[in-house]
Amino acid sequence: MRTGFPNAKPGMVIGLLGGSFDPAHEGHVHITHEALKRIGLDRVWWLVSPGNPLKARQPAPMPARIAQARRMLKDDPRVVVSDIEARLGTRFTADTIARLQELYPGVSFVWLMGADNLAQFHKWDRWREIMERVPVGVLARPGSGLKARLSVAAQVYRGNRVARGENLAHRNGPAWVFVNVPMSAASSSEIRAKGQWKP
Ligand SMILES: Nc1ncnc2c1ncn2[C@@H]1O[C@H](COP(=O)(O)OP(=O)(O)OP(=O)(O)O)[C@@H](O)[C@H]1O
Ligand SMILES: O=C(O)c1ccc[n+]([C@@H]2O[C@H](COP(=O)([O-])O)[C@@H](O)[C@H]2O)c1
Repeated sequence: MRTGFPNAKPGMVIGLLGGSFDPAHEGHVHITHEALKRIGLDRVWWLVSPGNPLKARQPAPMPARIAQARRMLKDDPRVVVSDIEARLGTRFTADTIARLQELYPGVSFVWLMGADNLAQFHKWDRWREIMERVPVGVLARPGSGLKARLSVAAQVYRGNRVARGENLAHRNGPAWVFVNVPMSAASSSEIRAKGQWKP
């Protein structure tokens, strides 16, 4: 694992898990392993965000969050921790994906997120553009299943939902899957609230 611009060969399918990772926890590791398996990804890149555009609170400094993310992953060669958004100068996911598609021709990207994020996905900048650019894998999260299924994005794209993860990566046009995995209740806000994260 290293930071910066990761290597990828044409033909690879790479899952992008964007997040604050403030701090990374076993829920992130769990959904990453499930996405690798169920969506048939070659790699997952953790995009450690300079800051979620919808969150007022500033996260801990990037180096501390990256170091903690690496510790959580225990040198899994399939997962790369990257500060790519800071390097690209992008903050909005639509811009990050557009730049990655330019930089990595022939590589297929899949956007990954927990079900809590699908519930508010329609508030993201150019969210329909994201749906048009890449398939989206939504991973179950405790307490968010119903909200995700009833969300604006799920309604608008109800005809584009595929039943199984392995059918997702090479679809033409918008496609998304709800991956109904065993769930982890871990959350960064709970870890912070308990004072267990001292960056
Ligand atoms: N336990 C979990 N189960 C499923 N998805 C998760 C889980 N934890 C985080 N995610 C997903 O991982 C991505 C990055 O999450 P993030 O770094 O914001 O962690 P978080 O625990 O959601 O943080 P916070 O509690 O501060 O909102 C998001 O798409 C989020 O939905
Ligand atoms: O592009 C946007 O408008 C947008 C709005 C909210 C969240 N995101 C991205 O979603 C990812 C998850 O954010 P977070 O804070 O829940 O970890 C992270 O990569 C954010 O940059 C992106």
